[in-house]
Amino acid sequence: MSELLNVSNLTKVYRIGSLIGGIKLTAVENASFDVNKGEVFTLAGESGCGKTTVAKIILGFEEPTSGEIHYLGNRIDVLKDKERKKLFKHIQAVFQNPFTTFNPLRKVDSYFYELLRNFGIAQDLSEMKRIISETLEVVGISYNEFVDKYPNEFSGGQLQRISIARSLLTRPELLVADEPVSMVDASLRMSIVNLFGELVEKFGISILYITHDLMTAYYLGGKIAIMFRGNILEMGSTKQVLTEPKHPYTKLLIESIPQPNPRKAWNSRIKLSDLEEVEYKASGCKFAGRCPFVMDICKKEKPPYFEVEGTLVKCFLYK
Ligand SMILES: Nc1ncnc2c1ncn2[C@@H]1O[C@H](COP(=O)(O)OP(=O)(O)OP(=O)(O)O)[C@@H](O)[C@H]1O
Repeated sequence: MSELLNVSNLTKVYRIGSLIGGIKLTAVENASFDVNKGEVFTLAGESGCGKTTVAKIILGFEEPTSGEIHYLGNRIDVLKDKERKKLFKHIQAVFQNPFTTFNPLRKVDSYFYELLRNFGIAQDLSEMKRIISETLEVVGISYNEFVDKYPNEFSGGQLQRISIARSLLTRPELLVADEPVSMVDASLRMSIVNLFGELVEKFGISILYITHDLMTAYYLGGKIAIMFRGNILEMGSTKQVLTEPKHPYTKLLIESIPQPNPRKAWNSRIKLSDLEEVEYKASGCKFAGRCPFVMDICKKEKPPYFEVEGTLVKCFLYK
């Protein structure tokens, strides 16, 4: 499989609190991974591990502190606004809450026509309508049930399908989907996950799937990276990592699947718990304070990656 997106040594440091008494928080620390064409790559981990920060940097909403991102071999983390906009033809985002994706006072179809116009994708209105109908068909919505309606006239599940259709209008090669099913009714969740699976299989789209939910990650397959306090602790085939976890943190995560906080917005105010602060500041392994297998070296040195049965594991147990 050929490489589409390459993330290399990505680091993002935030300063939290006042300039004098505040602390520096490394939300993402030297994260490196590739997303191949026609592949699902999942970034998983509990709330606050850094997944969304990675997505924001890839989408150009945040600047990295260091590291590089390449798309089809071209560096994209340094793009200026104009070039960044062109890139959105190829990389599109699907967000957690479709009701905040669309303005409640604006008809949903206007977003579709606007996007097609902005990218000069269709010549006239009838061609736009044809493209919109075909794209809606992919997500299982008919043009007639969609046209001329405001967001609140749809259910959450329908509106998330519509927001996925919108992201497909430009025929992108990569979708960055940040917790796309966590606000959808549990009964409809799998149908949306299935839809992502179909996009990969039928259209060869790649998906960077960001989730706390290991069940849906398992279902989508592909590759997975498990994050904790900004670090990727384990990375490999999703099936293998989730059925034969190597890192003590992955094992713990599988046993105790955490819940996300649906009220947390992308720009909500940040306050760290004491435990989080200690873990972020740890100079060795960030998980050492909670690891049942902790050794002296874990508290002093950052573990490198060891390759174990094709999986990369950042843990001294595999030295
Ligand atoms: N703008 C910001 N300023 C300061 N700290 C931030 C900022 N954005 C995120 N953080 C911190 O960076 C860390 C990683 O946050 P991030 O949102 O990437 O995690 P996440 O894994 O996506 O969590 P969630 O699933 O809850 O969205 C958290 O400790 C968070 O508090």
